[in-house]
Amino acid sequence: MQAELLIHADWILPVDAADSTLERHSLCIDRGRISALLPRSEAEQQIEAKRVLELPGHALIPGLINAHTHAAMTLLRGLADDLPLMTWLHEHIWPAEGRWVDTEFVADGTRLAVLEMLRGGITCFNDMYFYPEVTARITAEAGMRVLAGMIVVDLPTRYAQDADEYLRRGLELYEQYHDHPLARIAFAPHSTYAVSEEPLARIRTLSDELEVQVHMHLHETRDEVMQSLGTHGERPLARLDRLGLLGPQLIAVHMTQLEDEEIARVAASGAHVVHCPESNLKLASGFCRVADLLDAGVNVALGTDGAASNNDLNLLAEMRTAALLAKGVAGSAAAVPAETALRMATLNGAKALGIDDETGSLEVGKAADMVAVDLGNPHTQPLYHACSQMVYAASSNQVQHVWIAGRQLIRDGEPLTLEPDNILTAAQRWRDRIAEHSS
Ligand SMILES: CSC[C@H]1O[C@@H](n2cnc3c(O)ncnc32)[C@H](O)[C@@H]1O
Ligand SMILES: [Zn+2]
Repeated sequence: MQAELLIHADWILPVDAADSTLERHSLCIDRGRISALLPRSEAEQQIEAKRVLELPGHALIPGLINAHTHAAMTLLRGLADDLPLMTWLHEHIWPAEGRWVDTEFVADGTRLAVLEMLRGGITCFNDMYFYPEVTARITAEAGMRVLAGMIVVDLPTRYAQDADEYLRRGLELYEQYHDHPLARIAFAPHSTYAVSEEPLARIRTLSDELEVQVHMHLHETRDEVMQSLGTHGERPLARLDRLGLLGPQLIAVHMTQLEDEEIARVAASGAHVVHCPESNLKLASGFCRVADLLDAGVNVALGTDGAASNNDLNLLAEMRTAALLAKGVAGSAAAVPAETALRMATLNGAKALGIDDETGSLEVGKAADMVAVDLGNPHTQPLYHACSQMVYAASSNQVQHVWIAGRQLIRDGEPLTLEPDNILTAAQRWRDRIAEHSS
């Protein structure tokens, strides 16, 4: 059999149904797809490859999927810390966004985010921010996958005046990208407290017609739920259900406030949950009942949230936090074992984004979205179980190589499609402007 690239790795973690680690196996890439996955001894006999890559001491994993972020917010990293969500948003972040966010801000912030994410082994992200057309373009130009969410909020912003305009821009973006190999479009109404029922009902109709996902913050804090009960007499989840939005197209982010009946309702609906443990901890928003959701059959993916509330976009670290926090919340060391954490950061993310036919696991026929992590560092030695090492001990600077659709974007830890010096200079310029204005 012929292949463009044949990779020999010490460990391959396919994250498929078998949930097993393959030792001393090889993976072939042909025309951007995984064309074979077999023991090294067989690969050496059967495969005629144009290029061979030896990765001793490395593990090959599927590309990580950051299922919730606001990429351009990298430029607001560290602007306001140690605050609860509503103070952080109302007194710091929203005023800064009102003052600074334009197409140039989103382009520069997204480039910085893409650089950080690629270097950390993230191959795809689900974004919610102003100017998603810029996010989609910058990300696709770098060769990375994105589900760019067309935001909707009730208030007029520099980006759009009203729901009609947000939705019109969303439809234009959908037309532009719906056959694109890397970028896709979703609707991203911010939350039930920032978007009223009439636009939410229209989003439900459009998402059904176009078969696109709906990406929303939901039940992030206790205050959000109490405010909804006070104003509408209903919890946010119940409102969404009444509007027909609780279904397999919904990507519900945070979900720290869930009663048993709500977990059953989410499971029955097929909606996806994105857990953002580090942002929830930093903003003291609450704890998502991840183990209970998983036990109920809910697809739970992992997200970093934006760099202004995390404060990094590091999904390897997020896996570790998710696995540790779940044990504390469930009172059980068996909650969210390493294999589950890795699945949440890969295959479950792909399911949530509706792209699991294409990516999320290392299976023959899927796109070659994958990451080689060098486990030879002192802090990942000695090694008994590759998956456990990946989740509990590896850090993002051990990411050596990253491929998306078979194209190599990171080689020996360095980006091949981005210019870090220019990106960092632009970030520094924004920092100077923003800091000068705030002082
Ligand atoms: C309208 S674009 C997205 C909007 O969301 C804001 N944001 C960032 N992080 C969070 C969060 O954890 N909860 C709620 N809203 C958040 C961001 O600043 C943008 O304005
Ligand atoms: Zn968010």
